[in-house]
Order: sequence, then structure tokens, then C-alpha cells
Amino acid sequence: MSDSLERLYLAVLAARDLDPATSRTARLFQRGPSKMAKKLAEEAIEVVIDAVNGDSEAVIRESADLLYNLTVLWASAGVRPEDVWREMTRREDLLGIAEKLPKSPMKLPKVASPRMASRRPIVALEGRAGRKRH
Ligand SMILES: N=c1c2ncn([C@@H]3O[C@H](COP(=O)(O)OP(=O)(O)OP(=O)(O)O)[C@@H](O)[C@H]3O)c2ncn1[C@@H]1O[C@H](COP(=O)(O)O)[C@@H](O)[C@H]1O
Repeated sequence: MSDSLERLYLAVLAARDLDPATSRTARLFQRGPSKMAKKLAEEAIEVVIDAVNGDSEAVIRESADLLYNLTVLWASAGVRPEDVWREMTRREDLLGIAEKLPKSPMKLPKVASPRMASRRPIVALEGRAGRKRH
């Protein structure tokens, strides 16, 4: 999936300076982030309506439109697909650790995975619930 999204992102970057008369992408860039955001939100709503209606084929089509509009918004915001993949990997790593956490909130695992070894340790926050801010 990430391959095709990366290809789409590159296609969007290549299209943004084309003639807005012929390129939908160039037209979206001409109109700016608020128009892009509106199109993205519209596609998201179409996906959820189709899902609620049980129309899987329409969900697939509208999801492709949704992802296209998402990549346009990423490009406009200066966000690259790899930035999103990195955040997803970070969450995956955290979830992997959370699953290994013992039931007691104060006990932390002795050994983190090699990939996590260089990262910041997890801090048990439960004991700080009553602490006031200054
Ligand atoms: N992947 C897509 C892509 N996916 C969806 N869409 C368009 O986005 C539309 C969905 O938005 P809408 O439902 O709003 O379309 P609409 O009903 O015609 O409404 P309007 O946008 O005209 O108001 C679809 O009908 C497609 O035409 C896409 N448009 C372009 N791309 C790719 O983007 C790249 C640049 O293409 P251009 O923008 O044509 O230069 C190329 O690689 C294209 O393949």
C-alpha cells in the first residue's frame, strides 16, 4: 500500500505546476489548502456513508478518491509519505511495548527490543495523577 501511495504522492507533486485548466491537482493547488481540506472531508463523508449503506464497491472507489485528496493535502502541507510511515512505525513500536507491560502500572519491562534501545524510556504516569501544575 505504501508503494502506491508514494507513487501517487510523486504524481501529485509532478502535477501541481501543470495547467489548472487540464489538471485537477494543479487546480487544487491553485485554490489552496482550504479547498483541499474541503475535498478531503467530502470524500471521507462519502466513504462513511457508503460503508454504513453496506456498499463495499463504493467504499473502495471513494477510498481511492480519499487517499488521492489526502496526498494532495500532504503535499500542500509539506508532509511526505515517509513522515507518516515513521509516525506509524513509532506507534507500532509503542504498542508492542505496551502489550508486554505487566498489569502493575509501576513495573516496566527490563529489556526493550533492540530497535527501541536507543529511544526514550516509557514513564509510568499513573502515580502523577494528583500532581498540580505550577
Ligand atoms: N489518483 C488520482 C485521483 N483519484 C481521484 N481523482 C479525482 O478526484 C475525483 C474525486 O473528486 P470528486 O468526487 O469531487 O470529483 P467530481 O465529482 O468530478 O467533482 P469536482 O472535483 O470536479 O468538483 C475523482 O472523480 C477523480 O477524478 C484523482 N485525480 C488525479 N489522480 C492522480 O493524480 C495525478 C495528477 O493528475 P491530474 O490532477 O489530472 O493532473 C495523476 O497521477 C492522477 O492519476
